Amino acid sequence: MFDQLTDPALYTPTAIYRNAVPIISVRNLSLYYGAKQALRNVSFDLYAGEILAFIGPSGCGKSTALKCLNRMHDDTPGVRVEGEIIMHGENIYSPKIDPPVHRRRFGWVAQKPNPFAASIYENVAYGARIHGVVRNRRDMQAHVEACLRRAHLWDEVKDHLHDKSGHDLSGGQQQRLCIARALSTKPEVLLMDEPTGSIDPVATAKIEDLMLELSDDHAVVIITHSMMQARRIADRVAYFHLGELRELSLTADMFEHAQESDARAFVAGDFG
Ligand SMILES: Nc1ncnc2c1ncn2[C@@H]1O[C@H](COP(=O)(O)OP(=O)(O)OP(=O)(O)O)[C@@H](O)[C@H]1O
Repeated sequence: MFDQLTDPALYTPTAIYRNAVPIISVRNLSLYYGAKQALRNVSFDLYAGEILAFIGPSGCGKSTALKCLNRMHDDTPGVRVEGEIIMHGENIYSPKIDPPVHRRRFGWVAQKPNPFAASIYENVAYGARIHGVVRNRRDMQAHVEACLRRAHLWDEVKDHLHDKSGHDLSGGQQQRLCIARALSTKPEVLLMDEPTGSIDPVATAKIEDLMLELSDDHAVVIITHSMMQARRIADRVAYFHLGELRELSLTADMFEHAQESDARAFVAGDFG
């Protein structure tokens, strides 16, 4: 569908070895907030089973790029998007795409855990119910349990599914509940915007383990300000700078010999 990109950095050995077809292909994506251009000709592929980390200095466009994938900007006034995002052979901005159906392919995890003010059970069941993923009550119970087990939270909450609110949990537990909630609609892709940015190191380690497990059957895109975290969990790393995707490399390549000078300086900690 596309001309091959000329920049080999976007076709890393990971992809070549897997001989895989990307789940998502982003091509020449530009985004404007009114007159302000926040993304400039961004192109990359996302593959099943990988963790792709977005890194870069504050304000370089990481969140903007992440939100494009599930069309989270649709309701932001003054936003204009150019370029293409192809998922399953279809441009996600085509009129044929139903935005709510498209969004269901994604699970979203925010920096600050944001469970609903509802029971633990309802936090997980709600999305599955409104999207028709599970229809009857018995199946829902099994589904809620499976999502909580997958998020490594079941043992800690199984006796309080209905009498504790999501807000009664610790920060790390709340974030795992939000991951269970994100899983409840059976997404293909998990989008995580600094998911460990507001929790302690022990809780962070649990969530990192979880992300690695979840990448077995989801593509995961994570924004992180922690270079250590990107090194620990990412398969590939995308370096953004002033709205441009300057380099996309295998994680070891990015940290050991980034090609682009700003990327090299950033991962070395020369600026932030
Ligand atoms: N809703 C908005 N309206 C106007 N400008 C915005 C909006 N959201 C983001 N921006 C601007 O777009 C640019 C990119 O922002 P974005 O949040 O994508 O960066 P980021 O790399 O995720 O930053 P951070 O690491 O600080 O979260 C910034 O200059 C930001 O001020």
